[in-house]
Amino acid sequence: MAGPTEDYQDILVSNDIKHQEEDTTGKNKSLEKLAGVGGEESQSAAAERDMAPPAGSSIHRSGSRPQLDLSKAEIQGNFEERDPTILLPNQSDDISHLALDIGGSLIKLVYFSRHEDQWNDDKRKKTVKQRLGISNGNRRSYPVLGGRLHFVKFETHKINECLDFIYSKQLHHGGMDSLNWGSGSPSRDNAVIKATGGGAYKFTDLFRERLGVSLDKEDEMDCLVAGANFLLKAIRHEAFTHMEGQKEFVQIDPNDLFPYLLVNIGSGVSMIKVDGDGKFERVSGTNVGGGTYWGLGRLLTKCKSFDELLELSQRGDNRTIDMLVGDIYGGMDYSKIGLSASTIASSFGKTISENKELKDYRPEDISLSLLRMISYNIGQISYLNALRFGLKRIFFGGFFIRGHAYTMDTISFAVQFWSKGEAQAMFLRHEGFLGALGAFMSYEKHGLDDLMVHQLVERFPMGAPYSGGKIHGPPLADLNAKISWMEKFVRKGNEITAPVPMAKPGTTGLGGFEVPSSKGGILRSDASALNVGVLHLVPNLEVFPLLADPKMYEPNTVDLSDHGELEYWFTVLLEHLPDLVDKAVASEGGTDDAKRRGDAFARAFSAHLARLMEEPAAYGKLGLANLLELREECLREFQFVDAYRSIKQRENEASLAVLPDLLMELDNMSEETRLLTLIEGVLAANIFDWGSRACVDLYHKGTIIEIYRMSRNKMQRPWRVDDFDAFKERMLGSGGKKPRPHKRALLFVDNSGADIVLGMLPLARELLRRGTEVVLVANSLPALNDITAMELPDIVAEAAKHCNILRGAAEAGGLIVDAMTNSLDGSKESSPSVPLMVVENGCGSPCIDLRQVSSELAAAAKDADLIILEGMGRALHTNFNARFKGDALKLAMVKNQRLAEKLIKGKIYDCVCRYEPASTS
Ligand SMILES: CC(C)(COP(=O)(O)O)[C@@H](O)C(=O)NCCC(=O)O
Ligand SMILES: [Mn+2]
Repeated sequence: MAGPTEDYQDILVSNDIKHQEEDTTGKNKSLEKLAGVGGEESQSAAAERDMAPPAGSSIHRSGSRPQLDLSKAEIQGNFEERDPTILLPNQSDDISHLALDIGGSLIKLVYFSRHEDQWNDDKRKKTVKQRLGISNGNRRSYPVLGGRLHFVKFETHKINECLDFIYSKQLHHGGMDSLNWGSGSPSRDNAVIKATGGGAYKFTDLFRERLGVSLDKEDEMDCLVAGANFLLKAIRHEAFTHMEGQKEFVQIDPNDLFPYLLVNIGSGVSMIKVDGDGKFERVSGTNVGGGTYWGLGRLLTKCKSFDELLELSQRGDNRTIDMLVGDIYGGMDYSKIGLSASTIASSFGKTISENKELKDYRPEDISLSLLRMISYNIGQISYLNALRFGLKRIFFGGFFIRGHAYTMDTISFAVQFWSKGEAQAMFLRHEGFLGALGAFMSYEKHGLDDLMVHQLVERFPMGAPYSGGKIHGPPLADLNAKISWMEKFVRKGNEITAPVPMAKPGTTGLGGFEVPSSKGGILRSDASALNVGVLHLVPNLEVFPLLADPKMYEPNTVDLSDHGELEYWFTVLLEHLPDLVDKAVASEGGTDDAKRRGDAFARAFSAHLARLMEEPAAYGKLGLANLLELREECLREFQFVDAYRSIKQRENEASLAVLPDLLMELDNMSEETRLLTLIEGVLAANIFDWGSRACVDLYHKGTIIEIYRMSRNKMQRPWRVDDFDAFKERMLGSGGKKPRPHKRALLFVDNSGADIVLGMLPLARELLRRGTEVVLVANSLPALNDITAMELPDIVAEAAKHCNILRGAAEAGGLIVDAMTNSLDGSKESSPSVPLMVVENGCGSPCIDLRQVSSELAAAAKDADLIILEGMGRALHTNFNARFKGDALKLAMVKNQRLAEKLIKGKIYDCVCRYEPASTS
């Protein structure tokens, strides 16, 4: 029950299978190497949350969606147009919006850097857009340009560092109100920056003196609410619950968000009932908050910082300080009223009954008692206020929480205990940035307020895993600075100083928590850093309209919350790294510079893996697709634009050379045999996958055409998942009844070379022959050896030289812009052909998340009734379980032993041909 038969596997891959099988345990030594990368000392190095690419680098910046710069500023096209494209001069990260929340202890910065998609100018793309009827007419009049939201913080007493940072990034010249749209250049005078928090008043003069800017003050409550509303509506994995050490993301329906209680725990605590955008009331608060913990804690323990105090609590035992129910009841529970012996009856209560001085108590125990007392109290008061107004959901924010597991668990426990499970405490990943975000939202006309979830893509911050999200010294301005920083970071050879929440506390049922168990004894020095990535704003992303149930859609098939699974895939990626670096360096000419970048890339990627291994949910919910995407992003971060470029070219050429013979062969077959041969061809050619270790080993043993031939010859039905007969019936009918052909097919193509040329193109040709319009959907940016939308037209044009059907269709679809005048047989084509088109999918990963696809693809999907997903990444790792409104065919060869076992109870090189008629639900 396989694709290629056993003997083929024996010839080519017997060793590989063995190797692969050994891996399925998920154990591997190379994981241990991960721990060695990092450096506490690196904190002192220059770092920033998002190490931006150098100014002036024009294409393929970090991020898998196209985030492209333009160099000249002007309003493009007609000034009367509703949605004009605004191009800025020498566009780089230095033209930004900036907003500040200047609190008593921390300054939070949110800034936005913009990008524009240079492909808007592409001639072919314009033709496709016309054909698909895409216009700008329905868009907002103040367009949101693609860009990124960055989150940065500084300690308030180091305000000069903050000012240096703003200055070095020239953020103070980028305020929306200071932009001169006509010239496209930022005005240098009278710049105004939105700011909230007490410091907006206190530091007005300092900002004017140092940066020449005025601070435009925004109300703190307004900002908190606006920030929270934006996050809850626009960020998919923003809210989470935290119970007994378990973090679980909560999907918030933006249409069912209100009312809720927002509890902001800063120095003091505000409780705000939020009923809508700008509709809120501060219903309560408490003066016992973060300032109380820090103030009392400092007096009682002599700690020098909030984080030090928090770190102390990690090793504390509050039973020496707190009076427990058991202390009063002789070790017994007071079960009649539901109190266990370990419940705190009175915080600090034990200290009254003993003849001890402050010095006789451990600072660790004092800190823990204080933390429990304050967190529990806030949780309880919050619940009582939620009860007062009948609110079920309580969101907690503010810098007191700091992603600290024990604090969140204590608050959650209090809410759950008092509400008897009726109310739920939820936390926000951007907890500390609510105010700054709200101030940012208050800029008029930036158009960000109505951004939707699918238009925001969270990216892994490059700097944060190493710097802990803190800024030290000037920002990393260019690639060189980034690489030097990486080298320095590695030389130190210390542990990664990423913010990692503390270990899971144990509980003792009703009565509350036991002492938190500590992981390694210390809280990471960056506990206050936030686990947030850079938010990439891509306004032209949309939800794929043919998803049967977008709300239930989950792209990832492999669940990495299973630790064994996580470890296995981390190992696979790590082991693939040396080969990938070789390819990447070679793709850039193997120069010393490329080697240096390759080394830095490997360090950065390993560090990210280590970071995620420690806390998989650090950047939101983690699936296998995210990991594979991260690798591509890291490559781009170090300016490896297309690591497999020459391999792709070589394979394309080799495959195009044998295409005419294949087409001739196919044309001599009956319809039924041809359809089967075509599907076999797609499955066989999917063996060209430079992301699979087993396949890469295989390529050392034969030429591409040899491997393709063998793979095709050895195809044997039934495949492990084999719905071919059902697909055939839909295509060809049965009992002499000819079914209506599909109107339009979307073919999500995968790899270059044989995969596209000998697999998917012949299948596309068959559909065209039957009168079905075909849209080839390819990556926007390179990923492994996947074909991109930019590369496809040339390949189609080349193939069209050997085939009238492809040529006519490509001309009709605008793929061959300079149409050939003569057809192959010398006659002029008279009737217009069914079109063959190419659209980019909006991503640069081997997988695809259909919640965020390009607007072109969304438009193309409008009339489509057949979706063909090809390859392991798009059809198995993601979308294997996706249901569609149109007929769906999922085709892939499984080139990984473990996945074959888990997903289809098969083995490596088995094939999947899954056909699912349109979902009616
Ligand atoms: C990266 C891939 C998803 C690409 O597969 P494709 O979509 O090209 O069929 C796949 O090669 C993969 O899962 N590789 C990692 C597993 C391995 O090396 O076995
Ligand atoms: Mn691929």
